[in-house]
Amino acid sequence: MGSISTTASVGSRINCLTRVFLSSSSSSKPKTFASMSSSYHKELAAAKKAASLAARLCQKVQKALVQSDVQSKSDKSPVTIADYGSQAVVSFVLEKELPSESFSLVAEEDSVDLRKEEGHEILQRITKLVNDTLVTDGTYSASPLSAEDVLAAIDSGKSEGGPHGRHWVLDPIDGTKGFLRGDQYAIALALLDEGKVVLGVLGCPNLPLAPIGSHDQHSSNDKVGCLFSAEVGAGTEMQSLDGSLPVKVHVSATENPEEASFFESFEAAHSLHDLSSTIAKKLGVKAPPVRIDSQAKYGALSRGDGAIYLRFPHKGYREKIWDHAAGAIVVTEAGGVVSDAAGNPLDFSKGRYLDLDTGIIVTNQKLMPLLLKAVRESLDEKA
Ligand SMILES: Nc1ncnc2c1ncn2[C@@H]1O[C@H](COP(=O)(O)OS(=O)(=O)O)[C@@H](OP(=O)(O)O)[C@H]1O
Ligand SMILES: [Mg+2]
Ligand SMILES: [Mg+2]
Ligand SMILES: [Mg+2]
Repeated sequence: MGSISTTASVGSRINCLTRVFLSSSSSSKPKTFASMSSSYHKELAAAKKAASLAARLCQKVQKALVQSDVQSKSDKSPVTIADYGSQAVVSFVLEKELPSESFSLVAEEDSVDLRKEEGHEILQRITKLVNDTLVTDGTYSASPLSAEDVLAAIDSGKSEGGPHGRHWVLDPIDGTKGFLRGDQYAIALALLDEGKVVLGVLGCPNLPLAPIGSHDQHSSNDKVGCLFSAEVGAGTEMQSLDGSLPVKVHVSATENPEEASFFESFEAAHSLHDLSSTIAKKLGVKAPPVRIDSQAKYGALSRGDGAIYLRFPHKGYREKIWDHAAGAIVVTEAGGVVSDAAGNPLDFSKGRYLDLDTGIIVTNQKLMPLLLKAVRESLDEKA
C-alpha cells in the first residue's frame, strides 16, 4: 500500500467542500468560524495564522530540497531546515499575536546543533527562510530577525508542559520522513489549558481537499493543502491552506466495520502493521490499510475519509504530546473518540510524554466498543 498521492482537481475540491458543507447543514446547528462565540477565539486565530505561515515555509523547502538541508539528530531521526524554520515561525507569530499572554511552548526541536560551529551555515539559511516567510504576511516586516532571534524563537519550545496553566504544543513538521519523501506531513499546533487540549490546528500542505482513502477517488490534478482547526465545544472545521471559507467536518458515521477503512503509519518502524492487520481482520474490515505519514491521518479521519486509525509503536517507544495533541482534538471535536488501547482517554497533562497503555486507537463512538474488543483479543493472542 503506497502513501496518498498529493494533488487534487478544483472540481473534486468543490465536491469535497460541498460534501462537508452538506453534512454540516444537515445537522441541527450549522456553524461557521465567524459565527462561533468562544473563549479561545483569539488563540485559535493566532494558531491558524502561525500554522499557515509555517506551512508556506515548508512548502517552499519541500519544492527545492537538497541533501544539505537535512541533518540527523542524536536519536538518528531526521531534521531539516524546514523543521527548525517552522518552529521559529510558529513561536514568533504566537508571541506577536498574543503579546499579553505569558508564553509557554512545548515543541519538538531545539537549537543545540545549530549553535555548533558546523551549524553556522544552516542557521544562516534558516534565518533567511524565516524572514522570507514572515515578510509574505505583510504585518511583520518592520525589521528582519537576526540569527540569534531565530535561535531564541526555536528555544522558546523548551517548556515541560504539565497540568497547570496554558502551554502551546508544537510539532513543527510531523512526519519528517514523509516530508523528505515528498509525501504527507503536518504542522501540528495545540493549546493545553489546565492539562486539557482546548484547541488544535493541523496544517497539511500535501493533503488533497478531496477525500482520500479510496485510490480511485482522486486524480493527478487533485488540489492539495488543508487546514483543520478545532476548539473545545465548538467542533472542527476545514479550509484550504490558500484561504477558502472554513466548513464543518464530521467523522464517518458508519456502524459497520466491513465498510470501514483504516489508517496507520506509513513507516513500519513507527507502528506494528501485523497487529493492525490482525485487529482489522477480527473486525471484518474489508479494505486494505491506508498508510499515511503524520497527523494528516487525524485530519483525514475528522472529515470521514476513513473510520479507524490504529497506532501500536514497538515496545519501549514513548509517545510525545506534540505527535497527538492537535490531531486528538481535531478528531474528538468532529465527533470521534481517541483513546489508548485499553479505552482510556489520552492524558496530555504529564509533561512532554504521553504515558500510554500499549497504543492509540481512534474511531467513531458507534464502532469504539467493537474496536476495543478486537484490540483486546488481538493483544491477548499476541501475548
Ligand atoms: N519508533 C517509533 N515509534 C513510533 N513513533 C515514532 C518512532 N520514531 C519516531 N516516531 C514518531 O512518529 C512520528 C511520525 O508519525 P507517524 O508514525 O504517524 O508517521 S509515519 O506514517 O510513520 O511517517 C514522528 O514525528 P516527527 O519526528 O515529527 O516526524 C515521531 O515522533
Ligand atoms: Mg511528530
Ligand atoms: Mg516533527
Ligand atoms: Mg522528528
